Amino acid sequence: MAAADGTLLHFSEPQAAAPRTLSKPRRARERRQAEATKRKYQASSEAPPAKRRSKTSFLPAKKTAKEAQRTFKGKPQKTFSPKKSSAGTSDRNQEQKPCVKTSSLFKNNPEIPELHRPVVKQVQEKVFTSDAFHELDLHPHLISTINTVLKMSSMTSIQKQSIPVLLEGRDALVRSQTGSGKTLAYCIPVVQSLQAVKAKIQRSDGPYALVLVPTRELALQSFDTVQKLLKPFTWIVPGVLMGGEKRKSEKARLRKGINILISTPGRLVDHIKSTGNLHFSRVRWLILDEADRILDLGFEKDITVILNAVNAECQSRQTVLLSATLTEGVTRLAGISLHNPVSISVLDESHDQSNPKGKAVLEVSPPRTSDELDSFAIPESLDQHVTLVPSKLRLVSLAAFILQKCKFEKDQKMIVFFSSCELVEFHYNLFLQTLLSSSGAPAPGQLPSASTRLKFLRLHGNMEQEERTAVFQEFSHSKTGVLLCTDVAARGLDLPQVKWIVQYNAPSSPAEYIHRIGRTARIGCHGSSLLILAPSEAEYVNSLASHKINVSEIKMEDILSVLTRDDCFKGRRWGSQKSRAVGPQEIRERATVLQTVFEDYVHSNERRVSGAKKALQSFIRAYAAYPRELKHVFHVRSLHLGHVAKSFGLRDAPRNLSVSAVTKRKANLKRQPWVTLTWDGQWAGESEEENTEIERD
Ligand SMILES: Nc1ncnc2c1ncn2[C@@H]1O[C@H](COP(=O)(O)OP(=O)(O)OP(=O)(O)O)[C@@H](O)[C@H]1O
Repeated sequence: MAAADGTLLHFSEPQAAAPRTLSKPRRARERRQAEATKRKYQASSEAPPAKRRSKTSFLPAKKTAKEAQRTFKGKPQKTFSPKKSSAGTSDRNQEQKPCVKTSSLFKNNPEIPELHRPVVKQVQEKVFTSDAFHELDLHPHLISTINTVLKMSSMTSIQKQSIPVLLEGRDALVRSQTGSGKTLAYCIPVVQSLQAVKAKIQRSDGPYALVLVPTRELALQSFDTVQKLLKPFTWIVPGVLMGGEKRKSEKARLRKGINILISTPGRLVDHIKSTGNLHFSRVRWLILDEADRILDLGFEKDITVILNAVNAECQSRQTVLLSATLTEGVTRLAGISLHNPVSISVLDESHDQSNPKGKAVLEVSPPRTSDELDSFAIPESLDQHVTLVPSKLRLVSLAAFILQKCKFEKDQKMIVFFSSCELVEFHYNLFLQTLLSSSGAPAPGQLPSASTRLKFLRLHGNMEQEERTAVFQEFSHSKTGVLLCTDVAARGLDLPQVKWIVQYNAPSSPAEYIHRIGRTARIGCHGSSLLILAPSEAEYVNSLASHKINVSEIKMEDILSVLTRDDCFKGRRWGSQKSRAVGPQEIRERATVLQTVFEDYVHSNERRVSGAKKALQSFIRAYAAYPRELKHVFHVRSLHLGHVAKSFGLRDAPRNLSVSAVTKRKANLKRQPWVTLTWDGQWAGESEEENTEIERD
């Protein structure tokens, strides 16, 4: 189909339905749903086609499409029918085929609403105190290890409050902002108390302390800290158990004895069930780091097994729960028993008028108001941003933002969060093949002169453990790089010098938002975050504000404008007119060139097309799984599949895309399909159930 301006529109607006055989009631239901959807589109901001009423809006330009016929090299391209594009040909043949024109990125987009975000006062905490570790009653060797090995002298606020209380033997709920030093707040008391045990601890005694963390990388990180603190106390043996490692060697280490045992819940359950020699009779400490995550539905079964096993052998122990987003509700949910627990948190004077010096607050429960419990502290040095981007422009906007920060600015380290492993894989391969430079001739769809400064890494739960660990170490030690990841990297990881956090898919709860952005601006450093939302999702900003989270807007045009600094995206017309002023028209054209690069890559062979479809499917599945309280913002029926497909480099909306998301029902924990959707120009399918949650990693 040809547009008025000559662009070939392979990618479709709602199309004629493919023939289907349906039962009468199903047909009637679909008709009702189709009508409802139509009404919704008419009312929603995804309604086609409306221009943005912004001063700097990109005006529709007739010549844009012609420019889009060129590759990034500026050479004219022939076109071919997409029907011939892939079936039955080898990768090499496909890669030699000419490219198809890109349909207009800037037409038929929903209007971008003005963002009237309420300005709220964020909860803030004071990170550091002027008090030194040697003021605490700790073993002198422990103090000198903290000073010389960890190179720390003064305590953070949460450490100052927690360490003495934990040394008194109290159960505790410890809550303070991300990157404020909670790991040492529990590690120091554990080491201090165990080194003082009178009949010296023997390795063969087995665990005295059990530390549970939600991910393998966090297990490694916590193990590393404990190991450093134990340097002077060589008779106490730390150990880590985590999925992906060889069970046999873990069993052998358990047999020899581990005194401070750090583990992910799943792996510990494995060993409880299969390793005969794992005993908990000497356990004195049970620590749940990222406790709200560990006690939520995803880990519930495992935690029950662990608690039963520990309770069966040891009657009294000290339990400590820690998280930046800890609420007392989690303890009720999980049925974990705490004995007269103390709540430890750090609040700034702006939040608590009765506490003018911003001192930490110690409370014996019941603690704060529900409003306060719903609002989590955010590091003061963290600048949070949001940008509203129509679906079709999401991919080029993300790429432009990465280029802006990591190619044109020095020493930038960035983490980009996606909602599924498939999405990470897809974007990782795409960016690696298109945005990175290569020596020699560029591959089809590859930019010839992209900077070597760019480095992409990826981390998600479907990777082999060896590679996961290698990536974690590499990104940890690197000064630059872009880490594409799932929420597997959202909690607890302390990755130094990360400057930017990008959330390409919005998180499913304010707590996850806090943890994701908390990978930057740690321990007083400066950092920034960007949340990318579709126009129909603008309401999410209010949802964040209701949790006292403040974001400021960056305009999409400002993100895309970086492309004018990059000659890789030059159209032919602009190439010969160097002195020409940069305007919205040039930005549009360059964005179109970049989108063409992506589409050429995706359509260069059948395998890549199917990878893109798989990623799209996974995106929709994750979208369908937002919790009930966010359904008014993220509803799968407000997605325009054709537009979303474009952000996967697909020229056409896949027909009859069927998405089955899974849910765990609270009552019986059985996973059941809850929504099956098909797209025939409009969404049709089963209606959803409540309380849905998807396995994200
Ligand atoms: N007293 C201190 N002085 C200087 N640096 C510290 C101190 N305590 C901890 N740190 C450093 O601060 C960083 C963040 O600490 P940590 O990872 O324990 O934070 P956290 O509160 O657990 O964060 P999250 O909530 O994200 O898990 C680490 O690099 C740690 O080494």
